[in-house]
Amino acid sequence: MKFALVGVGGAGGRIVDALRKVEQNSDRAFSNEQTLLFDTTQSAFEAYDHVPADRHVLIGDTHPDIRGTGLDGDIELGAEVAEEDTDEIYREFDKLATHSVHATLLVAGLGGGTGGGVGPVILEGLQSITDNPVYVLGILPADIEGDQQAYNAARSLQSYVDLADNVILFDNEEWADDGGDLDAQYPQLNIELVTRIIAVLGVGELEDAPIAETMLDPSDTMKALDSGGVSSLGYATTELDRPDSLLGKLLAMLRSNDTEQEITDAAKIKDLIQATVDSKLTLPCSVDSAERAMLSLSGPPDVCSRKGFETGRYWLEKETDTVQIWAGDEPHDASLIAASVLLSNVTDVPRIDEIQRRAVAYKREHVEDSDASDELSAETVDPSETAEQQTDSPDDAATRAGEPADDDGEETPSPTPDGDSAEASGGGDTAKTTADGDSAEPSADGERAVGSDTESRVGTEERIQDSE
Ligand SMILES: Nc1nc2c(ncn2[C@@H]2O[C@H](COP(=O)(O)OP(=O)(O)OP(=O)(O)O)[C@@H](O)[C@H]2O)c(=O)[nH]1
Repeated sequence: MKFALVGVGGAGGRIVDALRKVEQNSDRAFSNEQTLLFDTTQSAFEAYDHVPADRHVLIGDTHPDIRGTGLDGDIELGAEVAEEDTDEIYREFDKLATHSVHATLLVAGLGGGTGGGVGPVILEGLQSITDNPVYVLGILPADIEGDQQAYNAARSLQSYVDLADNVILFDNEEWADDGGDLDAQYPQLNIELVTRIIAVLGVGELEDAPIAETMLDPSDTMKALDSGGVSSLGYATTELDRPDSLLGKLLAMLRSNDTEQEITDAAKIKDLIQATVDSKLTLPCSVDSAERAMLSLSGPPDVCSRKGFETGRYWLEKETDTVQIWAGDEPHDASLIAASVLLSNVTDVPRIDEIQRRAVAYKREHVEDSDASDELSAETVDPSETAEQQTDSPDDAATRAGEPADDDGEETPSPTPDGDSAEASGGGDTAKTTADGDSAEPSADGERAVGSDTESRVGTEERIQDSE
């Protein structure tokens, strides 16, 4: 599947740059060179070697409180400057040939002022310019970063889930070493993340790959992601002990017809598939809370045992407790076999609960006692709402992230790209979810309606209020 990549803030820029670096050095065309990086910090762009300068967009540079120096975690200010610079943001979207890709992936650190505040406004804009899905890759802050980052993450996650077609999460707390300097660990964390993203979302994009026995195509990935909500990725590899010489390879191929060898290969593949879920996921979660899953196996065809693949797939079906699994193989000549899993719309995620608890504590201590308490109290849903109240007409405000209340106090559904509250997407057989997580209609292939509990999963602000 091919993606336009849109990075927002420092994390977004670094991760998109890392994705492009891997893409440029591999035979997987993942982005079709469709990239844009938005930031409020001028100096951030200097670090990017793999996204050309004409795709670097500085916003908020005329704002007296920013002037290219970043937001220092202020998501309200982030939403405000993004709203002020909306025209420029839309002009920059013209550089993205969204028709040449299947979907857009917006990448951002949810704890940052730019990633958490500017990001949802950009996401809403992207949804309005393309009929293809727009997914988010969001980074959750580590605990040592502090309560403000948790608060930002809880608030922006709500907006992202409401507006995106799916939000894939990566948890810095799970992946960073305790006690180490977090900034110094980013390059390594980003390699881990990018490897998983390319393995899962880039499936089917290998150039000159042999024909797969069961091919996954972009519509399969879209169906798996079409549940909405938040998702997690798993990945595992096993090195192949293979001879390099042609004769050695021939002998290995002959051996693969041997019954004993077949049993060993099958067991190896099944174990590998199990390891994708049993090892560290990008977002720790209960696997059986996933609504949908996608499995892919990639490696030399002579060692990717069909029997092992089918047994592994069956195991995953039982483990996730869902029959909505798309699975396929990707044969290619490599020195390892890799298995990857997408767990879509996971609902049991202790880490999100933890971040929400910290957000409640932070709000009590800092937000409600601050000068901005009137603005930020009961009606506050997300950062962009603050800016709407200052700059928008009521009609515009009704379409902003976080869903401001109607006159009657009820929430309105999230708009789909054409402004309707819900419709079947351009892919033909996927169903858009509304802001409250209900599916507009079942997908055309007869699968059940999706996303019914999205709001209860990440209804952050509501939860913040309930907890109080
Ligand atoms: N995994 C990973 N996480 C990062 C990286 N950079 C930042 N983060 C995370 O993202 C959060 C936001 O950091 P930035 O993206 O630098 O912040 P920003 O969105 O630019 O916002 P401001 O600095 O407030 O303008 C941090 O709190 C970290 O949790 C990165 O390169 N990799």
